[in-house]
Amino acid sequence: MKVGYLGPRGTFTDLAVKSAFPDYEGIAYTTIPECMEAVQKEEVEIAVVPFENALEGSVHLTIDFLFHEETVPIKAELIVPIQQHLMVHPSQQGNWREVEKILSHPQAIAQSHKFLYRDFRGVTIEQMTSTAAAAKYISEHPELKIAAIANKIAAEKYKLSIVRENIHDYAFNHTRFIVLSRHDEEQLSIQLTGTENVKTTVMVTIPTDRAGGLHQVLSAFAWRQINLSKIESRPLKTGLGNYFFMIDINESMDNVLVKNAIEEIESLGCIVKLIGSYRTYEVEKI
Ligand SMILES: O=C(O)C(=O)C[C@]1(C(=O)O)C=C[C@@H](O)C=C1
Repeated sequence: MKVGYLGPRGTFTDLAVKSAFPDYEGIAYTTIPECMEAVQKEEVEIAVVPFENALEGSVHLTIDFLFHEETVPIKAELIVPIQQHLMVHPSQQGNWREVEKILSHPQAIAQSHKFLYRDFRGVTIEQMTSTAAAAKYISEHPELKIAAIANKIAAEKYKLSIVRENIHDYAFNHTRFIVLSRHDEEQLSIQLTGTENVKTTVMVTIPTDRAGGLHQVLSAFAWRQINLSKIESRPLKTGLGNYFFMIDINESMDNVLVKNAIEEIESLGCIVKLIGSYRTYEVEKI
């Protein structure tokens, strides 16, 4: 099978793919929407994209694409430990403290915000399409006083020197990646041990004129004693104050109570988009 991921080689997404699907062919894309579109158009059988980070929160590009575009369902989630390092070209190793620019993916920059503020205040921070894209750029420009924030594998792959390890602001740094596919979970043969945790993700649009609408939606889960692990609002992009709600339910869609709760929410006039019902897999070390 082919797996689409945010490239180039050496991104955290690439590492997540290698842990779960070591034998499959990885196809690199430049952006998250391109990966999601590739699986929708059947260029690849699986796409793996970041969904949420423990420090920085949701990956909005992923959530918005799942809501606004036609997508294939989530079939699994991968929880991956994230360690960010500062790296330079070996020719700049002696004067890395004088770097004039630091490049990385916006999520990695945000996860290292306190470090950058403390140690590199005033230095230009430039966003790149991925952490590995930043590392690759550094490797191609030995003459520039620039650094990248990326992982250890990217440093090895692009032959860069790590000058500060573990620069993410809080020790517990994990990213949740989702596996999108038309194939069933069993057919994907994920090479990790699955946990007992099963989630269902839905996106709910409440009629605009309904007072207490969100309360009613949450009540449908509450009185059935269905646990929710996340709720987040995102703009509908139709006007200020118009939102949809993404809800993670800690239960499988096979649970009849979940089905009943969703039916009840729909009968209230809400639109429910089912994004997937899926197991959690944990990657111990990358
Ligand atoms: O740039 C990368 O290496 C990615 O795989 C993307 C991404 C993200 O978007 O969250 C993945 C994990 C880390 O949280 C940082 C960046």
